[in-house]
Amino acid sequence: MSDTAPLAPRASTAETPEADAAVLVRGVTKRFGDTEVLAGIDLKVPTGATTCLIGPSGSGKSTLLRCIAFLEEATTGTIEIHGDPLGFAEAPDGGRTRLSPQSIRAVRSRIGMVFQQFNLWPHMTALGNVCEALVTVRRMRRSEAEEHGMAQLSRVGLANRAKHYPSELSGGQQQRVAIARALALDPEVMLFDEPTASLDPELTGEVLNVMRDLAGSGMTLLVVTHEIGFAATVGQRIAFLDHGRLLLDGTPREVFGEPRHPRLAQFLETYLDRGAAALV
Ligand SMILES: Nc1ncnc2c1ncn2[C@@H]1O[C@H](COP(=O)(O)OP(=O)(O)OP(=O)(O)O)[C@@H](O)[C@H]1O
Repeated sequence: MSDTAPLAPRASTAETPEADAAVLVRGVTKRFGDTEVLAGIDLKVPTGATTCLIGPSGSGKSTLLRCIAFLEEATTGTIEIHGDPLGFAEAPDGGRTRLSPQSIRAVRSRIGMVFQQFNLWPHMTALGNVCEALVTVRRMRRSEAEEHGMAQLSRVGLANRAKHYPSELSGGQQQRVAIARALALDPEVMLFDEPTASLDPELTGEVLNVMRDLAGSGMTLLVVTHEIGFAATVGQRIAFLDHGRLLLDGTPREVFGEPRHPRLAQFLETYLDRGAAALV
């Protein structure tokens, strides 16, 4: 593996079968020390659709999402965002080549991510949180950033909370600000890592509704979630991860329909109280 300048952009992928892949994961493994957490993942996340990544605790869902966001480096394998390699590109000898930091930054900036924890700046208002990266990273004028930021807060139903500080907002509202903050950077793909996991049950609905709206607007979403009801009703693709392997990848009907894969059936039984009943 060697550090090189960015590879020349690939020939247009428009004619290839992968043309509609917003994210293409090929042969990704991830090891932490001696422990293999991802054991060779191939996944295509289609453009303009919602893909839900489900699976038991510890199966590697967050790790896969973090590899896609390049917050973790896959041990082997490659990831492309709309045909552009992120971090590593396939080398002619079948290995991979590390790309330049500039290339990594450029491709990463096309991905938005929402975490379980909201990670808002406590000393900034909701609008300040949404605008910060627009001003400091995208070099937008403050007034322009605020106009764009207000539009994003409206999108998540929080225009009337723009001047509130995080401590004055509920957990659900804070997470919606975090979503607006990610949307403000106009990402091509939005990654969600269990966005409702730290919320009280009565607050999860408002966040899931915002995500449902985004899905309905044709945005590309990849969502790690234990909300099986959401996955079954909003997800157009379901990927089921188990012990670091992608056991199932298909439409909700293909994945949840009978006969069910025994590991999925076992997993769903565990989560039946979390909305899986809505599946059948
Ligand atoms: N930085 C790390 N160092 C060592 N091990 C890690 C690290 N991050 C994750 N792991 C391990 O990798 C495995 C998969 O973790 P991961 O968080 O990806 O699973 P998950 O499916 O998202 O689980 P959950 O649903 O509980 O969030 C776990 O055994 C975890 O302990």
